[in-house]
Amino acid sequence: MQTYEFSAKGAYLKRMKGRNSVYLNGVQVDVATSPAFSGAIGCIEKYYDLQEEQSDIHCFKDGNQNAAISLLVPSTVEDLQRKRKSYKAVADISFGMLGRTPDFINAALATLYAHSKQLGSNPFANFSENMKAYYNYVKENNLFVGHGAINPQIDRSLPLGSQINEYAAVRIVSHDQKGIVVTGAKMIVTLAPIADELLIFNMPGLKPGDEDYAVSFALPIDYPGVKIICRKPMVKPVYHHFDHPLANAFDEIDAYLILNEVFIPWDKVFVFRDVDKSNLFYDKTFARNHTGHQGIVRGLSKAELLTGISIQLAKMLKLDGFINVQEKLGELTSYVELVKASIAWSEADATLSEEGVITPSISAIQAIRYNFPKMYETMVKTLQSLAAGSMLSTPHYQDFLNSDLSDLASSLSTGETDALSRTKLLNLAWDASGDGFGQRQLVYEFFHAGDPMRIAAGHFLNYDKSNMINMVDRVLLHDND
Ligand SMILES: Cc1cc2nc3c(=O)[nH]c(=O)nc-3n(C[C@H](O)[C@H](O)[C@H](O)COP(=O)(O)OP(=O)(O)OC[C@H]3O[C@@H](n4cnc5c(N)ncnc54)[C@H](O)[C@@H]3O)c2cc1C
Repeated sequence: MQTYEFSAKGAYLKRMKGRNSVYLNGVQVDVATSPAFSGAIGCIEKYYDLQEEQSDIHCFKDGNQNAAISLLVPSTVEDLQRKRKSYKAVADISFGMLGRTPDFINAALATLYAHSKQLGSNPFANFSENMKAYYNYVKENNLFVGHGAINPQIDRSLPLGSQINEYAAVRIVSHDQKGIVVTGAKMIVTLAPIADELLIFNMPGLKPGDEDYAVSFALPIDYPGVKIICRKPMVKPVYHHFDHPLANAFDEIDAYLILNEVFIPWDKVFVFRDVDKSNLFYDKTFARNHTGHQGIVRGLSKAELLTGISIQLAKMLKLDGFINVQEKLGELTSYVELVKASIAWSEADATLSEEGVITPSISAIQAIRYNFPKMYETMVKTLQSLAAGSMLSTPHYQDFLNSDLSDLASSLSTGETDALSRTKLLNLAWDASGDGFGQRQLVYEFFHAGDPMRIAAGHFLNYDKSNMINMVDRVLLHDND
């Protein structure tokens, strides 16, 4: 097994070099040098920098060694709060625009490690021990693990076991004493082009008959047979940062994953042909709770940025004295507080698992996850309503350098805000709310945690409704004492 030094930035960059599984715009690319990845790579470098510069916040002591705090197995609410502090600082690097930073899957790995007993064993492998060893491997080498859980939308009306397209999911095609061979695809693996490894698993919902698909394993990005095909990048290298302040810095590239007869050694396998184990992988180990905790903290950064942009726009355009605009802005600031309250409640209402892991409340997490996309959409709409036509008539950076257009400087100034600053803020508004980057972010907020319809239905089904039902019964009985 290859080992890396704990640190950080330099080691991470080295690992990105010479990768041969990533395709962008039809060609194989070197992610370390392609401009499409430089913004996201820069953010991951900053993630590692934080561990060196503020190790008290971003690391915990594992024996004498520092390890990423996101990998801490939390046993108290204070541990959750410690982790939250780090999640927030990591999210602030990209203002919440990068959703799948290393702390996301690390949060899952910590709880998978602690609850690995549930994974069991078979004659070929001890899956529980595999998960523990994998956690230690990621911890000691300070790796960046992405994930692929969702299968491609090929035919959602059929169970996996009845799919005809062999890429409708990841399927076990054979196995022997050394390991398993898998073929198939995963629909979307965000940041995979610049991750070290991927954790491949399924969300719950597999049925008897889906055994060939009931698999989970760790996948180093460059294993033979792996292809990572990037979506078209939002990065616009021909534009100055001035024109696209978000897209050029924070495009969290998404990708499609294809596996062709990829060999996975047994020690990297966590679930093998076992529908029950596949179905318990994400929920019964509380991975959903811990990734959800990281996710809602990350959402807070984004809510703060979008609210801040609207406030600044209203101020600059002298709209903030109007009561209707104040109401709109108050709606956004109240959303920020609701997100904070949900995070705090998910921690305060945490429960201890049988293995002694403190587990943030899934009711609190799913409640805000269901509502956050709608709040975020309102943030986008508010921003669009304030900047309206202005953000669609901003000149290019170079226009300000052309002496023929010297009148731009006076015509676009508000008096208090000069033309360059005004245009810069409007460009930020457009990047956040309108352009491809902003629209991708909106779709991300709606779907990254699963279809909102399922989140709400699951909330209703799993919620402890006894008190409410009891109240209704009491009213009907006139028994109000
Ligand atoms: C930008 C972005 C980044 C993402 N990054 C990652 C990542 O890194 N790794 C990862 O694993 N996943 C990632 N996801 C995937 C995400 O988790 C899924 O998109 C999400 O869980 C929704 O699942 P789905 O796309 O399969 O939708 P589906 O469940 O297929 O739903 C699509 C539509 O079909 C309807 N539908 C489907 N089945 C039924 C049914 N049985 N009954 C009724 N209606 C149905 C739904 O209501 C919905 O309208 C990402 C998603 C986005 C948008």
